Amino acid sequence: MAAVSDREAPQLHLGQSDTDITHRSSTSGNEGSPASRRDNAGSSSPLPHARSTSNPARKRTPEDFVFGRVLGEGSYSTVLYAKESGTRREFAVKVLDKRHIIKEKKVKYVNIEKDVLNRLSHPFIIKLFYTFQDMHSLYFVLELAKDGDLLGYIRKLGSFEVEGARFYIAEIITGVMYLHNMDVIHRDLKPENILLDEKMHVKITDFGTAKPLNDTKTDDAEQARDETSARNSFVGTAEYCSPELLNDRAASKASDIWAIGCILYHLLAGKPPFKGANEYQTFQKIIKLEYSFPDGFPDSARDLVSRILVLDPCKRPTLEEIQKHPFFDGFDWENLHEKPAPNLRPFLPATSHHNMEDLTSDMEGLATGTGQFHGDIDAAIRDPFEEMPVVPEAEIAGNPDRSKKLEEQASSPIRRIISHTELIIMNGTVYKRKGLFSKKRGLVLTDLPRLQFFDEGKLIAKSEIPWSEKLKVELKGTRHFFVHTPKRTYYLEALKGDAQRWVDAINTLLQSV
Ligand SMILES: Nc1ncnc2c1ncn2[C@@H]1O[C@H](COP(=O)(O)OP(=O)(O)OP(=O)(O)O)[C@@H](O)[C@H]1O
Repeated sequence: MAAVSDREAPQLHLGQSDTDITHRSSTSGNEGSPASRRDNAGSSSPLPHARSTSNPARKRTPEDFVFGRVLGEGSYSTVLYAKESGTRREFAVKVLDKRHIIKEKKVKYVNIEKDVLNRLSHPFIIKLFYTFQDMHSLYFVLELAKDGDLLGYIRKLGSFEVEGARFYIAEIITGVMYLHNMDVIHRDLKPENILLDEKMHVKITDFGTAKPLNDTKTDDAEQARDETSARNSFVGTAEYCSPELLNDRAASKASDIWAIGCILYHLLAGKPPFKGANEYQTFQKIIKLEYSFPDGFPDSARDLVSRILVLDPCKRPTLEEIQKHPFFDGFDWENLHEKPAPNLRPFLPATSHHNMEDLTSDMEGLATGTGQFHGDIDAAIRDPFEEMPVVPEAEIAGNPDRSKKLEEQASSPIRRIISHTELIIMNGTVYKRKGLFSKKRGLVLTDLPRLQFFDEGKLIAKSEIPWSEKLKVELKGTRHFFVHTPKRTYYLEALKGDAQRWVDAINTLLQSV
């Protein structure tokens, strides 16, 4: 990677500091841009480096770092793992393509991100160490958050047990309290922007849409334009956006508090409180305050969330009031960053004990996702494909007469969603649980191998459990089994009580492929 000095970067006007940029013109080519470097970084092959130093004051260049894998992609950036050559210190380097930023009119937000981060220093806020640029890119050298983001853990576990949810929301509150004391509103708090370091402590990131409250440079008209454009160019997720931002285009500290309420709900329930089929529907739900709590949502958390999620921002509790809420009774707020993070466990009130009666009724209560079970249980558990031949497990690993079996299965209604070349090993009806919500689905296992969910009523294919040699299956009693994949655990309840058969069939396939 050829670095050039600031003087050689023709398309951007540079201010005092190295990424203080204002739009002048954009005529550069694409060689050397983050996009063209992605392959190199993605394959973990180190980029050449020339210099090494441990002098913190000296201005860095890309040559001071050995770049590794891609850690993540944002709308305007690629974030790469990097090691500083001399010190061997590890960083996350956010590489922004200048042309793209100018074209998308995001120069101002890049400067805000840099200016805000430069002002902040707190254990729960990501640190910005250096910024520099070359011909095509801007580089933000950030503290490395090794353990991914909160969304990844919610996806993996479904939801967090109360202890874990309390700990993480407390760290977020502590970080946001610091931000607000520094007169900064984040404006885009969401689980993706809550990174985790190697000790599983919070690092709040993504300050591109942050608002410094004492920003005298921004007049009212400019602010209105900003907020209109923030609204119109909404990228990413809309679910944590506050009603005042949607109605009045005005964000305040209370808007961050709204987002904290949404994150607490999400951590415990497994889904954000406001989620429509599309962005418009999500916004409608937010401005109508249309949300409900699933069964099993802990009482004190329910009380706290419902105090936070109120339409009038003035009526929301302050962060100090939230700290004193009974949800945090007995919680020690001192030196959180020095305390060990709790082991994360999924919040499965119905499966955390092995009393089958309790388990069954709880799970049935969750079947509709509203906490109410409607209709006739017998009808619900009748397997519509019961008569379909199932390949005995003994034959899976051996060499069954596939074409004969395929012929026998040819008339099965499931053939509408499963290719005629795949042998159906087993199928049945399951409750598929995500956090405190649960959906009834058909599940079919084929010898591809494949585990496919389908809607039994409409006979349409739904999602699939990604199969790999890393897949693991765990039996939890007669009705329950968990399928673990690297990114998610699927909590399943077999309505026919044949969890053992599912586990055996999946294990047999795992061993045979
Ligand atoms: N300091 C870091 N340590 C580890 N990974 C990081 C770090 N910063 C960012 N990432 C990864 O890179 C991804 C993109 O980063 P970031 O959200 O800052 O980019 P962005 O362009 O601001 O994104 P957005 O589209 O959300 O505005 C993150 O989701 C995360 O996975």
